[in-house]
Amino acid sequence: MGGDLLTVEALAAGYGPVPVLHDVDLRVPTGTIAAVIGANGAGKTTLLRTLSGMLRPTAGRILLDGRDLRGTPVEQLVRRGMAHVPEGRGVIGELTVEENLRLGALWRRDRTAAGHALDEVYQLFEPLARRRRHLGHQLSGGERQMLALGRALVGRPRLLLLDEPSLGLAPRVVAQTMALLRRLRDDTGLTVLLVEQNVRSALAVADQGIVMSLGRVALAAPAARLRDDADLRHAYLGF
Ligand SMILES: Nc1ncnc2c1ncn2[C@@H]1O[C@H](COP(=O)(O)OP(=O)(O)OP(=O)(O)O)[C@@H](O)[C@H]1O
Repeated sequence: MGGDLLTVEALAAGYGPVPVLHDVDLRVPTGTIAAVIGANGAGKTTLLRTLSGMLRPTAGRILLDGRDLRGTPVEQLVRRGMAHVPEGRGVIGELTVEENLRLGALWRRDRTAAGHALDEVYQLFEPLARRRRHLGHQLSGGERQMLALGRALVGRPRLLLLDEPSLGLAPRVVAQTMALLRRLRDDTGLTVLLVEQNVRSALAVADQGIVMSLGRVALAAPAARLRDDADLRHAYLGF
């Protein structure tokens, strides 16, 4: 514990010649949840893609545990503890629940530990345990969300990058997902960067709120301040 697991300094990135992120600075302390919020097109998804190595920064630095990630291959990022659950979730419909989960542990050399991690995920997500032989496309939206999250967790990440986990889910399932994140933070010291449209749910679970606007960080503040200060909320979040 202690210190920042993730540090981002003056980060810039975009798609080909189109710049999207400008001069992004942020810090996420170990064992905390940071909610990244902001309007459509603010650059939240692009930020996660850049952090997980899918997009190459055009400027700036990303540090994990104080170590610069520049030039680190994506599979090495996973070994160093980073897991990205993208928007749309990427569950493979033609594979079973169990096969999807095993994909998340493929890179682990220690097969026994990988098996334990799989058991843990089944304990965490009871419906997946009951449907382990079902195909991905047979699952409900909530179950697919669990599977995507479960697949990231079998790799025992230290930093979880989560893009819109509540998209298309019933409020009850959203609440369960947020409660799970809180539990993983408290029990295992997991650090989470959570991109959410559902600002209230995100701020309810987060320690820090990072408001993005037009590819920049407009405000980074304790989530409690964003929750409780009506003026701040009005100025930055419009409600
Ligand atoms: N694959 C892409 N190619 C080119 N431009 C893109 C691509 N993906 C996103 N963009 C552009 O980058 C900008 C930021 O998009 P991004 O998806 O990161 O925003 P966001 O804050 O996640 O919004 P949303 O909540 O709508 O997903 C937008 O102007 C978008 O049009």
